Amino acid sequence: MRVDVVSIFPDYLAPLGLSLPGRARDRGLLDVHVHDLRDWTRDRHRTVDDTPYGGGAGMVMKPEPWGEALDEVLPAGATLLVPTPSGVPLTQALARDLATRDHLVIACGRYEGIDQRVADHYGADHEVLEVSIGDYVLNGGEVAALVLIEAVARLLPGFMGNAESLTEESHEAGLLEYPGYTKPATWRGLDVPSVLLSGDHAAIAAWRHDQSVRRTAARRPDLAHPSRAVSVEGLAAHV
Ligand SMILES: N#Cc1c(-c2ccc3ccn(Cc4ccccn4)c3c2)n[nH]c1N
Repeated sequence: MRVDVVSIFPDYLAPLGLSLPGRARDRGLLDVHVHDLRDWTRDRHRTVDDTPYGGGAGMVMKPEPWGEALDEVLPAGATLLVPTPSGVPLTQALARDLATRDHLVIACGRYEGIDQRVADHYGADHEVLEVSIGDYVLNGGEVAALVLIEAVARLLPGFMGNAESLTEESHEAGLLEYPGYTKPATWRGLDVPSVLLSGDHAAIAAWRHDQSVRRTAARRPDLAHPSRAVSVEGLAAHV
């Protein structure tokens, strides 16, 4: 998989050389290229933003630099990802879907976002996904790009040494992961659940599934019963 990232803060993507994505790159599974949007500006001030039509606070990113950049960086058949607070939620299912792509291009906005015509223009000939990594507001798309790349890279065939671990992870089966324990068997007076020391693999599997079900019901009722998604008011009641 090739991933191109366009940003006015390319250095923000430096962590891509570390850890998970770095390992994927070393194995030839992931080829990441980061670009500075200002390289496609034409004025001496390298302007990328302007005031919003219709008024309102903040600035919007101009379409022209994005058009020049994506005309060069987004080839036919590539998927354009545009992180935004108003995007579709990034889920494990979406990450799995994106991991089947050959080429992702991530447009990292700043200010109040990118002129909508950019996504609309490229949507005519490309798959364009406006995606959100969570229900909170960041200052730009770079952190989301790091999250997207890590969530996808780890699903690439051959990346994770133990592919089995991917199937047991949180969210893979619509359940949260069971609690994990390792040595020592007793730590500060706290014992590892005895079933995990029993060697009874059927009992261990049953206990782990039960723990996942209980955790999911308690912490993520929206996953347990999508119709019971907790409202903001409901969350306040849990604090
Ligand atoms: N993914 C994702 C995001 C973002 C995100 C992504 C890209 C941009 C580009 C600019 N801003 C600031 C901003 C603030 C207010 C309204 C619009 N835009 C971004 C925020 N925030 N939260 C998420 N889950």
